[in-house]
Amino acid sequence: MGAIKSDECQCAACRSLAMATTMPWFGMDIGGTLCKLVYFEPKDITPDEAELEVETLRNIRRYLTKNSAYGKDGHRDTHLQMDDVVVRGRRGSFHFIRFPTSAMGKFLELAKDKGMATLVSSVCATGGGAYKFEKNFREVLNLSLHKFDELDSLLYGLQYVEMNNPTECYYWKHPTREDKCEKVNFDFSQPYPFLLVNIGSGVSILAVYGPGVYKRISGTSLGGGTFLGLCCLLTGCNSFEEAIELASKGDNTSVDKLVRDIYGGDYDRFDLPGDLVASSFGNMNSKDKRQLVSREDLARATLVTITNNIGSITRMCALNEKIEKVVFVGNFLRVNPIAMKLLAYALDYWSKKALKALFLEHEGYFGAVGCLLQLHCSGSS
Ligand SMILES: Nc1ncnc2c1ncn2[C@@H]1O[C@H](COP(=O)(O)OP(=O)(O)OP(=O)(O)O)[C@@H](O)[C@H]1O
Ligand SMILES: CC(C)(CO)[C@@H](O)C(=O)NCCC(=O)O
Repeated sequence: MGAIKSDECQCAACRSLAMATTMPWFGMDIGGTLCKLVYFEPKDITPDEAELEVETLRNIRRYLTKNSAYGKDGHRDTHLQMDDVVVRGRRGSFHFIRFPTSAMGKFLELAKDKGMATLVSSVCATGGGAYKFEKNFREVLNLSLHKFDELDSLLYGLQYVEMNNPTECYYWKHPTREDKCEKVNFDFSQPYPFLLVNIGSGVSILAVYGPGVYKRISGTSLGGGTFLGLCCLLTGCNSFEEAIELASKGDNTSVDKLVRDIYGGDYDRFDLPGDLVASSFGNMNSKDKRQLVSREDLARATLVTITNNIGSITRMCALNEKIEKVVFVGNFLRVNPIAMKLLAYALDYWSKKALKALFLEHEGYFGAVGCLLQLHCSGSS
């Protein structure tokens, strides 16, 4: 992808400008469900800098990079770590950390204990929480927030990560064949135009025409938050991981009403096969059928319902915009190959192979990366 150079200038002027931008460098994307934190760890610290580095900064660096869990709620996705990246002339690593947005209070207290407030006076933030929690950052940490738009940041981060990681973009080959299905690397160097479908708590659909040139063409409130919320209600599960685990062992076909439940077979005239879902959850009006379904089946049916609905809206958007490449991102896709394969299959099937479903390894972190990269840009408020 164009626009963002992976090897930014390392000249003395750029380096000193970078050093003047007080470390630590963070980008935060505070969403409706999850808060994503990207931390840039400089790996090119000179002996002079090391001597000048304040102890609090060194301690924060060690705390973040030596642990992969922070308290009960914080996790570092170590498998996503990006090494040897260059930001504002400094070489280092990106670390990817997430915690539930509901734990923001605890996060602020932890950051206070670690002495964050003594190091910097502002932090880059995006997502709705950058607005919602601005007052809390000021009151607890005495920090102001450099706020950036979440969709600008998403695209900016996506461009940068894609350019710096040759294996970022992939698609699913043979998504319905358990024995043959595989992830295949996709060359995304000529990306435009593409549709970007961000599946977070809710879903935003963007049509992207060039670097930073895009419009938000659609959205739906039936997103990852809906899947998790309904799953908790229907199965009594308590986490996303548990919901996915249940869904992976379930079968939606007794919960949903299929075309064959209505026609006794295929609806040939309009090419609707008997095993197609005609009505999601359509069998659950029957008391007898309700007694036959398991928690696993209900979780699977919820996942299939939400995913197929997103696939269907996406297909209509792609058709309207005459765009063939569709990139799916957002944490709904985390540890969720079932949804990815369903989306891949649905786009393939309903578009008669005209559309291509693409996925990215750093699925939910682009907003936070984009936000970190925009530090000292004029776009903040
Ligand atoms: N550990 C987790 N805890 C909660 N939800 C998770 C987890 N892992 C994945 N998810 C899924 O990811 C979704 C949140 O995705 P994401 O972080 O991209 O969105 P968000 O920024 O919180 O939401 P929005 O952009 O709509 O404000 C959840 O609704 C859920 O479906
Ligand atoms: C409100 C946002 C943009 C917050 O990230 C997201 O949750 C979303 O796009 N929701 C769907 C809203 C709609 O119905 O278009």
